[in-house]
Amino acid sequence: MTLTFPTEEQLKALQQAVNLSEIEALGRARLDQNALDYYASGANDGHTHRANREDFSRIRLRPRMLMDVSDVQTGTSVLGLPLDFPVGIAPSAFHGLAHPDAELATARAAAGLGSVMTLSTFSNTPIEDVARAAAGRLWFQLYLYKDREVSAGLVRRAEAAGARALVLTVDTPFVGRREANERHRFNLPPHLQVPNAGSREALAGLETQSGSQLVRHFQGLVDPSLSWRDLDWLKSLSGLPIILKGILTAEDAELAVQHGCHVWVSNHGGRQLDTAVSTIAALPEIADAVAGRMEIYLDGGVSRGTDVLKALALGARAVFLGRPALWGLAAGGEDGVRRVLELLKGEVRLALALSGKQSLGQVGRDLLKM
Ligand SMILES: Cc1cc2nc3c(=O)[nH]c(=O)nc-3n(C[C@H](O)[C@H](O)[C@H](O)COP(=O)(O)O)c2cc1C
Ligand SMILES: CCCCC(=O)C(=O)O
Repeated sequence: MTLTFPTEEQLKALQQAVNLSEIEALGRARLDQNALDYYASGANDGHTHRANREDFSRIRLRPRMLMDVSDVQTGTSVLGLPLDFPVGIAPSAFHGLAHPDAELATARAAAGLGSVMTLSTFSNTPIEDVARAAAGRLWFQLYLYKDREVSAGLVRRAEAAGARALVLTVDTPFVGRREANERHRFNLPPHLQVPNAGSREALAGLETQSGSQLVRHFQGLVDPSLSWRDLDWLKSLSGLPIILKGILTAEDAELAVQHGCHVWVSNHGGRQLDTAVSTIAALPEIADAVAGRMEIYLDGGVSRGTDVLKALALGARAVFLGRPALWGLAAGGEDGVRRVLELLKGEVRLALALSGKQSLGQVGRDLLKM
C-alpha cells in the first residue's frame, strides 16, 4: 500500500486547527527528536526566544469604533511585489526534515496565498526548482562563504532563477549555541542534500569541537569576517535589492540605509545571542532611524494577527514567519503551510476590522497604548 502524504486524517486535523499553536502541536507530533530539537531550539536559556512572543502580548491596542469596516483590505507590497496580506516566510534551513516535498511545498503554499518565500542558502532543494514553485514570489537568503566565488555563484543563480531580493543574514558570524542540538548531536539524515551549500563530503569532512554537524558545517564554510566593507562587493554582483537580516539597533539601521540596504529586524528567532532584545522592542528605535528611507521587515514570535498589526504600527512593512511555517510543513506539507497562512490572514483581517481600520495604511502608532 502506498501512503498518501498528508493523509486524510492529517488534512482533517489541519482544517480543524483554529490557530497557529494548534498547528504547532500537530507539527511537533510528526517530528523525530533530531528535527524537533533543531526547529524548536533557541540559544542557551531561550530568554530571547520567549521574549519575542511575550513582548508582543504585552503591547495593548487602542481600537476605534464606528468606522464602517464592512470592507477591509489586507493587501500591501514589498519592494514592489504585491502581497495579499503583510506576511511572508522567513528563511529556514532544511525543510526536508519536516516533509519530503521540502521547500517546494513551502514555496507553493506561499505563492498560492499571495505571500513571499525567502529561501535559505541551506535548503534541501536547488534554488531553480524552488523558484519555479514560488512563481516569482521568492527572495533568496545568503550566508557569505569564505570562498567568495561560491557566494557569487549563488547570487547569480538566484537572480537568474527570478529571485526578487537578496537577504543577507548578518547575525550569524558563528552559530549560536542551541544546547539541545549539542546534547543530541544534531545530524542531517543521509538522504537529504544541501545543493546550494557544497557537497555532503564537504559537510562530513569538517571537524571542530562541536557535537552538532550543523555547527561543523557552518563554521567550515561561512565567513565570520563579514563586515560593512563587503556590501559594495555584494551589490556589484547583481541588480537585486539587498536586505540586511538581523538588525537590532538604530545604529546598524542607519548604517544599513547609508549602504543602500533595506532592514530586516530579527534576532534569528532567539537562536543566536541569548538575552538580545526582542524584535518588537527593537523596532521603534529602528523605525525612527530609518525614517521611511528604506523598507523595514520583522520576524520573531509572530503567531497572531494582532502581532502583525503591532509590528506594522511600529514601522514594519511586513512580517515573516520562521517556525510557524515549519510546524505547518511538518503537520501536512503544502496544505499545512497553506493553513498557517490562511489562519493568519483571517486573523489580520479581523484584527484590522475590530481596530476600526479599513486598510493597513491606517495602522499607525496611535493604535498602540505604549
Ligand atoms: C529551524 C530554523 C532554521 C533557520 N535557518 C535559517 C537560515 O538558514 N537562514 C537565516 O537567515 N535564518 C534562519 N533561521 C531564522 C529565521 O529566518 C527567523 O529569523 C526566525 O525563525 C524567526 O522567528 P520565529 O521562528 O519565531 O518566527 C532559522 C530559524 C529556524 C527556527
Ligand atoms: C547553521 C546555520 C544555518 C541555519 C540557521 O540559520 C539556523 O539554524 O538558525
